[in-house]
Amino acid sequence: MSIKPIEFENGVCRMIDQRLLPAQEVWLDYRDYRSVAEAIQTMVVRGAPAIGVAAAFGAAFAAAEIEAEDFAMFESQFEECCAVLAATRPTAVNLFWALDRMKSVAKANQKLSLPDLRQVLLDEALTIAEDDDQINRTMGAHGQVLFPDKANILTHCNAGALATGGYGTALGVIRAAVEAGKQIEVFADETRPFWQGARLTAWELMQDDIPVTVICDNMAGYLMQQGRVDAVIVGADRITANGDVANKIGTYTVAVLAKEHGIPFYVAAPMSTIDLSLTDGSQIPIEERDPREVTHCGDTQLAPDGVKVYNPAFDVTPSHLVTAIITERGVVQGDYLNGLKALAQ
Ligand SMILES: CSC[C@H]1O[C@H](OP(=O)(O)O)[C@H](O)[C@@H]1O
Repeated sequence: MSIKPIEFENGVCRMIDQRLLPAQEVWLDYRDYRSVAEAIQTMVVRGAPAIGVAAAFGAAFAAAEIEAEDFAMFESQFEECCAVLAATRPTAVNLFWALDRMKSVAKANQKLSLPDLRQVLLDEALTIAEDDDQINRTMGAHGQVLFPDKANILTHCNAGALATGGYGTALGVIRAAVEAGKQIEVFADETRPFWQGARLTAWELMQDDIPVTVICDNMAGYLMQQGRVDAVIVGADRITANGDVANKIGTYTVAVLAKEHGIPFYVAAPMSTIDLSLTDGSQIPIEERDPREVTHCGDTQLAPDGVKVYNPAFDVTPSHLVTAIITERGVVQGDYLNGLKALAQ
């Protein structure tokens, strides 16, 4: 079934509050770009593709608020609003891809009346959301052939329907394998400090009756050492031209462990996550988040007041640790520089 975390109806964008899952399913209504920006920054909505979809609706709301006598005046204000959305989180390139696409569509339709321009931009946001679901299903079909029947798959964070327009990237490949009749069992890293694995991946997979076992992040190596992991699959927030992969913190650790144990390490991501403007992962901005995410779990204090905290939300896995990159345009292995460039043609 795979949930759609973002819906749009009658001028209102509804997003499930992913901070409250799995305990509560609460949907929040959004009608303006600033509140959408806050939802992205506070991780009501999260996951690279989902962030792009949310930002697109945010930009459409911005267009609806702007009053301008000509396109130059509209464009100037529209760029300011998009800059507010762009400032929310720095790592997932899908955010910037979506905003650039909305700005390009505005420029391409600058001759339209303001009401018609607003409608075109809303239609573009709806297209971005609808396309994402199909992109994930196509990606799933490409990737599932890599999984043998009766495979135990480890995943990190949540790269599922909740992180996308629906269906998921890494979890989309898992869903596609199950839909192809394969018996797949999933081990989900809890993924501290935001717990996307324990809270979101486990919830999603149980909704679909896909067997899932939650493990602490520090258990992944022991599981591999026991021979209980056949493959690893994760999502991505930004992939550079050489195939380096920025993803949730802890992904690099899992990739090194997989290499040590001769386990394939797959990355599933749409073309909108691939940033050919960056030559390698050292250039990817890594978000650092509130120390409270580390020192507290809800109201429970886990570290002394005043302790120093380092809370990078992502890390970068070098391409030599990546067995294959799965996209909606096909699977790339080995020569990522030429392979990704060819897919992007
Ligand atoms: C297909 S989601 C990609 C990516 O986004 C997540 O980060 P966050 O939960 O902080 O938005 C995680 O890195 C996923 O793998």
